[in-house]
Amino acid sequence: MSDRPATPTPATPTLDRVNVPADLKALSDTELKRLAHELRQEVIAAVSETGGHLGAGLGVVELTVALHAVFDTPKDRLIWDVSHQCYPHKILTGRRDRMRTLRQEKGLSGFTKRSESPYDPFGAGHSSTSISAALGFAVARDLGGAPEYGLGDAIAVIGDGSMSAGMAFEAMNNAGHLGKRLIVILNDNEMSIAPPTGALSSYLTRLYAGAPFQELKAAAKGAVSLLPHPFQEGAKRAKEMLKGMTVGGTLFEELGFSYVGPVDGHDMDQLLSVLRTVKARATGPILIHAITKKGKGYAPAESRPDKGHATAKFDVVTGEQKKAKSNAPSYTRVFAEALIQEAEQDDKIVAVTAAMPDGTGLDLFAERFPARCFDVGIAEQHGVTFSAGLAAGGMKPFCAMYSTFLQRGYDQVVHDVAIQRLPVRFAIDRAGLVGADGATHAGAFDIAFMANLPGMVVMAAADEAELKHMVATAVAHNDGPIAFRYPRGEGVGVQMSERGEVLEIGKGRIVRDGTRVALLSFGTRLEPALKAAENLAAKGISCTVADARFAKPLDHDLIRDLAANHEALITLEEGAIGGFGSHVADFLAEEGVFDRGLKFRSMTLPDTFIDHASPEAMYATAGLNTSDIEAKVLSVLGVADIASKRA
Ligand SMILES: Cc1ncc(C[n+]2csc(CCOP(=O)(O)OP(=O)(O)O)c2C)c(N)n1
Ligand SMILES: CC(=O)[C@@H](O)[C@H](O)COP(=O)(O)O
Ligand SMILES: [Mg+2]
Repeated sequence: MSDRPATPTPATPTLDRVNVPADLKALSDTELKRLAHELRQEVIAAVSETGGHLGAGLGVVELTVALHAVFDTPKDRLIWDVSHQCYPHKILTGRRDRMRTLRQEKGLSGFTKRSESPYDPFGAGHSSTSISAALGFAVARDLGGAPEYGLGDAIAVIGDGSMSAGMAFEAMNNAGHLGKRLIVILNDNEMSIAPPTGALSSYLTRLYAGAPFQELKAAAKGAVSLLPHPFQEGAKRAKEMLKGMTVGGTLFEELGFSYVGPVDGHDMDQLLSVLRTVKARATGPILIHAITKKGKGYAPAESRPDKGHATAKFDVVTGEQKKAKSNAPSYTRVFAEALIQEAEQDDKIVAVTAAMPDGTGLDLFAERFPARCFDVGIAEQHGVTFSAGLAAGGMKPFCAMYSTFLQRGYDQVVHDVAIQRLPVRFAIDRAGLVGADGATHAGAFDIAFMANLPGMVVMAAADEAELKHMVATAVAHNDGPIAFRYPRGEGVGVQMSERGEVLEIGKGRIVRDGTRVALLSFGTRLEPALKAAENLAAKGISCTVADARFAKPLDHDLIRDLAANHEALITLEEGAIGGFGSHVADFLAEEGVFDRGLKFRSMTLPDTFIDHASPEAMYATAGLNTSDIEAKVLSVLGVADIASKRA
């Protein structure tokens, strides 16, 4: 589109004239600039009401407008890496009116989601998948896949943090070899969630900080004549600009990509010109290196890009976040403080995070022990094997990862840690349902995938005091790998001991004595189990409540005892089917207890992916609340709930 003059004083905001990306085709370049300005304000206003990922989206406002203005989505497949930066994209793709439902039950997802919109060709939440997916689209297109893929382009937008992951390089290696037309936009804001670490980050900085690369002369050569008339002005500008850019010998070119950049990712003229030229001329894989600023255009997010990465609801004027008052320390903080306390006594303790220093609390550990804390970048696979190496080398590594991200390092857990019986300590944060981030981030599977490994010790903390004990236990356990899981958010507010106690491996504890039903909880469901037992006592049903502490090894004596002395046994866990309850069921079956008539039930997460909602709503969907436990007890006993029937 030519840069024809915009309507002098727009009667309506430009954003109001855009419902879907096709509407951008009617706008002049000047109007697109105005649109970007309004879009930024709209993102800020919406996120101030919902909370969510703010900084990344603000950094790609111009890029989003330019991409949708130049390309033809949804025919062209635009794939956002992680997709936490997709809010401006959602606004431009028919979802503006639902932005205030973002990350809430039945509302818009905070990420791209195929089921939500045809403009989201690929869902995400975890990082570094976009180039692989885009390459898949490109190959499907060229092989005549489904007709809707037609002749469209495949465009991946990936951040500098996400580019550090092995998977991004696996994809580039494959793409460079296949040579298909594929567009990768490297959105380089020199930030991950925390400031990025690693040699790649330094390399990218050198690329635009005047390192002596060959000047690009060829990229725009001939492009003008190839373009249709209305595009020629823009292409001429691109040619002029491209003259000053660097090219030749970049890592990307060595991998078979054409490299275009660096481009100022907030300069609409540059972006439009480059994208138009690339659209017209690209033949093989091409990487456009766009330099942006995280939080761009909103001072509170720009000045603290780490804090502005994700935010609670906030006051737009002051930037102040509206957080609920906390009643107890977060599990993350308890873990970090307990580990620091242990590390003060034991200089072999080291800690590893994969780009989540704040999220795992290891920022606190790093402040205290900078030389003993390693942020390996978004590289969970490496993080796990690096920890295995540290353990083999005589250190006591704590590999702190969110449950959901540890999934990516699973082969390394099996092959490098478990088979070699190396004493890596896995601190598994965000285990269980996580609320607004939804299914991509739920820590649903770690009990199952850790407890099935021979020699792995698996613990779950029922409260923050237990977590402190489990940190101490993990320090003391040097015979093989050990894992402990704990949830997102605050503890339950229990009294904490001054120091963590070393727990006996494979031993649980009775928390409440009863006679008729045994509730055997692994981890966070202990509190609702105790409440359920209290309520059931009022109905004349006496329950024992036990905290298993260990899913592996199981406390056989405890389980035998509970089975022998109760009419029914119910296991509870915040994890998918195949975890703790399955191990208990297996054991009981082998013991022949079912043949003797024990009534057994296992309460787990259901066999579905649970969408984003408040944690309470997610527990209700999962059927793991106090009332669900009560109902399960009544049903297993075949007792009608007179009270709820009356209601
Ligand atoms: C596999 C995986 N590990 C960790 C994360 C957590 N995470 C989400 S966004 C992010 C930073 C991404 O940085 P970058 O790609 O540069 O995007 P930016 O936020 O700077 O726009 C991280 C570490 C994740 N989503 N996926
Ligand atoms: C997009 C992403 O993966 C992270 O930003 C994640 O949302 C952080 O989750 P927490 O808020 O639980 O740290
Ligand atoms: Mg970044």
